[in-house]
Amino acid sequence: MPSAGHSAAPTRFAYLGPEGTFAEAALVRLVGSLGTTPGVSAHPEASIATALAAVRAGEREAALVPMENSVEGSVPATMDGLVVGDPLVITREVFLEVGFVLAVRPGTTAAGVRTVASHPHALAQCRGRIAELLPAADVVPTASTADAARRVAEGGYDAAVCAAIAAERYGLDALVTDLADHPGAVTRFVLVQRPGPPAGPTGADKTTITAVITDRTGALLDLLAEFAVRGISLTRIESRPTRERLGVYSFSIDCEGHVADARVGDALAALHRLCEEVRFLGSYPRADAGAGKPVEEKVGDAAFAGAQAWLARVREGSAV
Ligand SMILES: O=C(O)C(=O)Cc1ccccc1
Repeated sequence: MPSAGHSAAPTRFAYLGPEGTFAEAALVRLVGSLGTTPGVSAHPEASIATALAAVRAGEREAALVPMENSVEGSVPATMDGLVVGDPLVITREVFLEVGFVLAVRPGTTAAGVRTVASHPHALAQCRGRIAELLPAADVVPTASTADAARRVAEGGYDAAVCAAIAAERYGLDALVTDLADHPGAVTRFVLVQRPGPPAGPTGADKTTITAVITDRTGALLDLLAEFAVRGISLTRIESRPTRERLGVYSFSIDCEGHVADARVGDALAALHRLCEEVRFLGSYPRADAGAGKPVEEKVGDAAFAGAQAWLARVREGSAV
């Protein structure tokens, strides 16, 4: 029997743990949107790297990990974790508003806080407020916000920057609420799975790739032109170091559309010709405000099919 591939909703999820992370909240939202699936289980992992490894090893079907934030940008552990190692593909995206509290053991006052711990993205989003409230405190990165809360509860650090729900989960008090420097930040999480037959297009999809281009004049312009001439909008583009040498970059790109759409398939094939290396990282339903934007008629599948049919007639001599 052919595999249902990514059309079937996964049931065994890994997420960046421990309990109380934003990743867990995003997973709850995702599972809710997939419908009540019997037998769903969620497994906290110590880091983004171990969550991805659990999927690569086949221990879990899917992992939900943070990809980027509206204030702080991309999450390097996820970006790099998707590019290095056995292939993985994104099958869903989830957006979650994130708000932070400063969580302490009951009875601790601001004067008693010498160390503040959290995930680097959470610390970065609260940098100004932490400096203002706790100018002398040491700031310590941890694997996740809830990991910091757990360590505070265990006595390892004095304060954690985490979700209100994590403070509650680990028996901590919120010394300060609304800690973020820029309220209203949104984090985008992605669900990753091992490659398989992709779910079909929904009409409002995104595709993620990475492309390595050589150091030559106009190389990036050539890459971008392949999207532009086919009417494909990019929703994210950033460069990541390849770790090879300065001057060779990997571009991480999200574009509108699905690999099964003619214009997107064509553009990816063109990039394969043009770039040193292209890695397909998945086509999946988009969950942001851009969903529902109509595709221009001249770059729709029917226009591509019509053009191919015309070319076939030219080649067989029945049309010019
Ligand atoms: O550590 C967490 O709770 C995460 O899910 C990662 C994260 C950290 C900071 C903002 C958004 C997500």
